[in-house]
Amino acid sequence: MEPILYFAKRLHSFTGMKLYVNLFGTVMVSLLEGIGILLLVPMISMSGIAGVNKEATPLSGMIGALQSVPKQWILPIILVSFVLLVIGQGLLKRSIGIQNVKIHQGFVYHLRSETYRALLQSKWDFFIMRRKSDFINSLTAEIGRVSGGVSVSLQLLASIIFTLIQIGLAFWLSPELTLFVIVCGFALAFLSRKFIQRSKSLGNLTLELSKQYMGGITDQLNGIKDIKINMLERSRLSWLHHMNMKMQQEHGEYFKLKATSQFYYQVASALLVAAFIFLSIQMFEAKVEQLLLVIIIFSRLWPRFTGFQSSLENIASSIPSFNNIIKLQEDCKEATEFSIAEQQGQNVKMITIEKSLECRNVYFRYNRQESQYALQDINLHIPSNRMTAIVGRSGAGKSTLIDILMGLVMPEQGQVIIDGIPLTSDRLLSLRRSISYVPQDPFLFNETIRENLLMVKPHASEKEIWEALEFSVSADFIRRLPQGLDTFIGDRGIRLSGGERQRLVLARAILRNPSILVLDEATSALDTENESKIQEALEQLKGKMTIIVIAHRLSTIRNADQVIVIDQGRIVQKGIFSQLANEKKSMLNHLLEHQAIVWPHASGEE
Ligand SMILES: Nc1ncnc2c1ncn2[C@@H]1O[C@H](COP(=O)(O)OP(=O)(O)OP(=O)(O)O)[C@@H](O)[C@H]1O
Repeated sequence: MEPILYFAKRLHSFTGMKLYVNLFGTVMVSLLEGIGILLLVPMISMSGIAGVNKEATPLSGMIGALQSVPKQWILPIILVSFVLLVIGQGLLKRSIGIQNVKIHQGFVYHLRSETYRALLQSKWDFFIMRRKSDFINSLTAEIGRVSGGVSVSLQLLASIIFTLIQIGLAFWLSPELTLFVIVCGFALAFLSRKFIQRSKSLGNLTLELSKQYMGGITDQLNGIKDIKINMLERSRLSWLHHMNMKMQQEHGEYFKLKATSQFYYQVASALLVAAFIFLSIQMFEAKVEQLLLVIIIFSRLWPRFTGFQSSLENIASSIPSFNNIIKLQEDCKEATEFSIAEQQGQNVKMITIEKSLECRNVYFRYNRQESQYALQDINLHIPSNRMTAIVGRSGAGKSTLIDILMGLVMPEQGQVIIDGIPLTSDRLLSLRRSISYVPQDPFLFNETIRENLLMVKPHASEKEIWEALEFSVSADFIRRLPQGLDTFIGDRGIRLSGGERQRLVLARAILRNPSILVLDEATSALDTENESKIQEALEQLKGKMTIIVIAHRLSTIRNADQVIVIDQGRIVQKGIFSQLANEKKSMLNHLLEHQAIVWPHASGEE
């Protein structure tokens, strides 16, 4: 029951008074319904179905009072009161229903945005260790299940209040009969515990299957091109059939469980009603009108008892989803980097590097349980307003090094130092604000070109936008588009070529006017003409910003002020390009040979 209490608390803190007003309304509805039932006594008396004893029910006094009213008016008075009661009750029920939906929806939106906020505030390494599809699943399917659970919980709460009031009424009419029914009700609830436990374990299975399905579908849709090229359609479809079978089986199990529990309830109800009538007549010698009213009350309550059972099963099956969301929020909290409010704060100033950015004795492992380091013993000095190139074979540790320099991941040992001051979490935001980063696989949102650019600088002028586009050699191709800057570029920029996407992301990086520009293979998809134009533009930036470039195409880094060569997570060479290229049997020399670049002294001959 812990997760339900947890969410009840969250619901309480989210809705405040509204929840209590609604609960009070539910109490009123139940009371009105009770009065409606009690009105049946004078109706029965009028109809002559049963002779009503004056002391038979608490409302019997009313019958006495009605005897002073002219006889022809009694029935219309009773009927009009009955209709008015029903109308009042209906109106109240309607507004409570609307309020309940508002509370439920508001709470679910709140939960969703709280979870997404927690996720956005988490550190980068929190994401690299987990599957993206698990997050998608939590924010879609699991929140949906939680929403269902919250809705059922609210209904259950209303139902419990209604039942308690009706039981109170029944108790007033006949304590013995009521106690008898309640004892039977508890006995049934005790016997049905196993259905609720089973529902919970089926809920766990639903969560697992849902994760697997979401993970598989996301992976496959991301790799649809590979699926087509490698003709994997058939195998993917059979994966889906397999998943479908498992999900179908699990759904079948759940509904079988529900149907079985309903069946037991029905049988138990029939036995109970028979026993109830037998005992009330034989043992309790109940009066006709008491018996009739208690039967009416319980015949209306019994479906609710059945409803309790079904609601509890529903809630139990959504508990694993509740747990999943709670766990995700807690994990995110532990991995919080900084809050969004802090990020928007006025005192987050851009860092202008005056002298240098350094790494001192940096070690880093992706998995601390394994012995393999992605970076080891990194000592490095990046001078401000110069261009530093990082090169090395694939998997050498280049991207990891820039993640460390950007403060995306923290070194296991050692420090990143900016102008002599170690980088700590309180300067992380300022560092982030100072950096523009163009990754290997540039990301664009499914919006227009303009919106993609303004995302990083919402108030940029038209002039600034076009300057950034000129810099990245994108202005011409954008001018040629019929809608120009207002062209929609599709999912992840799919309507643009790889090179166009790279240039646009470069323009976005420049528009932000950073003090550090990090380019990770940022021009790899460009033709040599466009690439050399960008090289020229980057040359112009020297002296204005600190540029860090990762490049596989070594011809593009000849003009770098410093080259750092990494191999197997260690720095193996550093210095200026011409000097390193001339070092015999060096890594850079080796890389140059593999790219068939003839450097004047690459062979080591003076
Ligand atoms: N998310 C990760 N989890 C575990 N290991 C990782 C992760 N990312 C990278 N690695 C490992 O860390 C090492 C360095 O990877 P990194 O991406 O920094 O290399 P790189 O030099 O940038 O390679 P490339 O030029 O191919 O992009 C590799 O051995 C890689 O397998």
